[in-house]
Amino acid sequence: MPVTRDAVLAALSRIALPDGGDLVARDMVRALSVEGDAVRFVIEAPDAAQAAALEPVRAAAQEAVEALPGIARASVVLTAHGPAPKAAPEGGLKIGRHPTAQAGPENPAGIDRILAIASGKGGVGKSTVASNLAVALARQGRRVGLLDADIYGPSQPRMMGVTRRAASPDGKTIEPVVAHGVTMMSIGLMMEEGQAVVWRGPMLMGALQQMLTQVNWGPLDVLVVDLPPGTGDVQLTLCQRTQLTGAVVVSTPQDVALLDARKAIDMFAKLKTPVLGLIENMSTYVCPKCGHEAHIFGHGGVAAEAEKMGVPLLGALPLALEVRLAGDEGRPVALGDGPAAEAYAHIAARLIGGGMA
Ligand SMILES: Nc1ncnc2c1ncn2[C@@H]1O[C@H](COP(=O)(O)OP(=O)(O)OP(=O)(O)O)[C@@H](O)[C@H]1O
Repeated sequence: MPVTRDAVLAALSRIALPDGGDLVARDMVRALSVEGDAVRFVIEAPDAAQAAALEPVRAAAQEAVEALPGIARASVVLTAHGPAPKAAPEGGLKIGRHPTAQAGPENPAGIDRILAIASGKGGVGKSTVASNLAVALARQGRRVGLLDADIYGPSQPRMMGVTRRAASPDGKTIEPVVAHGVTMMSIGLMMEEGQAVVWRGPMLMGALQQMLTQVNWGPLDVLVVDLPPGTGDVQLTLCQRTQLTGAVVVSTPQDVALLDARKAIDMFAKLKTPVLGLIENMSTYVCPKCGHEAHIFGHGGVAAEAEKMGVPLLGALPLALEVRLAGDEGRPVALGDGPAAEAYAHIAARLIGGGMA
């Protein structure tokens, strides 16, 4: 009978570590594969010094696995990982871990649609669009979640005016925070203020997975995900692990931003994620004193790009002081009734009308 992963893990859980616990309980086994009579895995120590001291443990692990009936050889490698920052969860849940196996792309239970808000370049207003769109959708009666997946630079707590930390009373699930009618979760709500996230790709992917699956999102019509800028691990994980309804790409009309937006669109095409449309942010600036209209970042670039790509232009949002002030105050401009709020209401209605939100 072929040996199972569980049998290998059971053997490894009997290998005691010098400073207490065992390899499995201390979550140090990575990339375990069982192929016929061969087993491979990595023992990941917290740092290089501890890895060196664990050589006898590695040898014992290899011997224990090779002693299992049906196993001819075990290849066991020791590696070191830099220390992960300590998240500061309330209730003992730690955010940031390696991703766990998943059968295929699936959405967390109760979430009907997932909309990713993406940009090629940083600073074009992606987080501003995500928070305002979430609020505009909620104002139109949708049950909306907002997941801040910009793990290195979470800005949703500030933009949504949330200072309360997320709690995990049972140490297993996280209670999200509700702000302006939107259920929200951000890694910023789990970390101490001023604490930096210094994780490698796998830890990021694990943290994103936790924020999708361990948060009590409740039933949602749509989960809006504020992605980090660019085309990295978080984008890849989200596209591969969930059934995304689609992505909305935000850009300014400036050439350099458009160039990067094109790369983001290309990434989504490669990952077979539909691009639902482009949003031109900081489109025009109307001087509040004289009414003169200026195109600070250029004009029409995003519309032309959308046409070229064959995707809809969902809207053009003005560059306006009230948008920036509202974001800084934690009361997204879409909560009000000025021209920017109207523009967001229009985009939200369009997404709802198209069955996308
Ligand atoms: N239409 C707008 N009018 C005025 N200010 C804006 C507008 N859109 C965004 N801003 C401001 O520009 C700054 C950057 O916006 P935001 O953080 O949303 O960009 P981002 O693309 O998410 O950036 P990052 O990629 O760094 O997270 C913020 O201070 C925000 O308030």
